[in-house]
Amino acid sequence: MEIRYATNPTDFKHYTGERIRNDFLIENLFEEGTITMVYSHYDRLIVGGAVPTDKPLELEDKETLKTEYFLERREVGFFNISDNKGKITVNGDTYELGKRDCLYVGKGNEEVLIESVDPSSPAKFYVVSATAHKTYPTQAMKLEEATHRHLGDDSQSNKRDLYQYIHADGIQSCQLMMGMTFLSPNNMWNTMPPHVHDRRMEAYLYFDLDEDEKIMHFMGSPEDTRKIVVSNEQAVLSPPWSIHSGVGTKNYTFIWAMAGENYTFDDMDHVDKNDLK
Ligand SMILES: O=C[C@H](O)[C@@H](O)CC(=O)C(=O)O
Ligand SMILES: [Zn+2]
Repeated sequence: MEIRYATNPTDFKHYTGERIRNDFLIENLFEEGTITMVYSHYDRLIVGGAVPTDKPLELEDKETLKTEYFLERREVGFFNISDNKGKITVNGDTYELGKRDCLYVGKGNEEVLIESVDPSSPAKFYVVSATAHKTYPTQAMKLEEATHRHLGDDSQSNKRDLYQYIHADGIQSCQLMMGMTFLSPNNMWNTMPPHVHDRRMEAYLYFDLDEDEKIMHFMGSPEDTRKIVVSNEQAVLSPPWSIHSGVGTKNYTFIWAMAGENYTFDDMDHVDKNDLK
């Protein structure tokens, strides 16, 4: 799989727009009939997309990981972002996943097979994996079962519903935290005012966006920010020292995933908007 190395905030200041896109934007995650994965050296998070068609796709990459099987020293979260149903079979146990359903699979499961219920209308799975030191039970969760938080308001164009799936009070994991945030209609800003969490990295997958619509994703140190123009179903890697906030030309949905130290969603350092540059 593709490897993405890490950088630091001092060097980042000199990056061109092209370098920023190459290092932090993941453009082609969802290709029919394949599983595409990117290995980030930020907390060794793997970000991927799987679109199974005529045959099941196996979660594996022995060449990169140099282990007997993918989850030997890892855990993984899947979200189906398509209207089409999919299924994931973990060591013989099958879980059916509709749109916005999540499946967590713990360390030590040798075989993970990803399929579409109807191969002519394939499911689309977003895949995020972090390193793991112990086994937590494999568990599926639907949107209605996730922890719901209302955030923002119309006056700041950032009204949104955040759902936590894999976190301290939800599906248990070693370090992976995952959930989904929906922008309300006519609201375009996510995570503004922004924050950083130097103890954890984060990745955002933006989706539910029409083809010609774009997200301006802001990253960098709070006092020296940059932007990346992001299209539908593209992901952005966010270093621990970086803000991660976006504004869309329309409302959208995104999946956030974090890994690192401190298994506490609210361990964030909030940034005052007056300090942004
Ligand atoms: O550290 C937490 C993450 O940045 C996201 O959960 C933020 C988010 O989804 C939002 O504000 O809408
Ligand atoms: Zn964050």
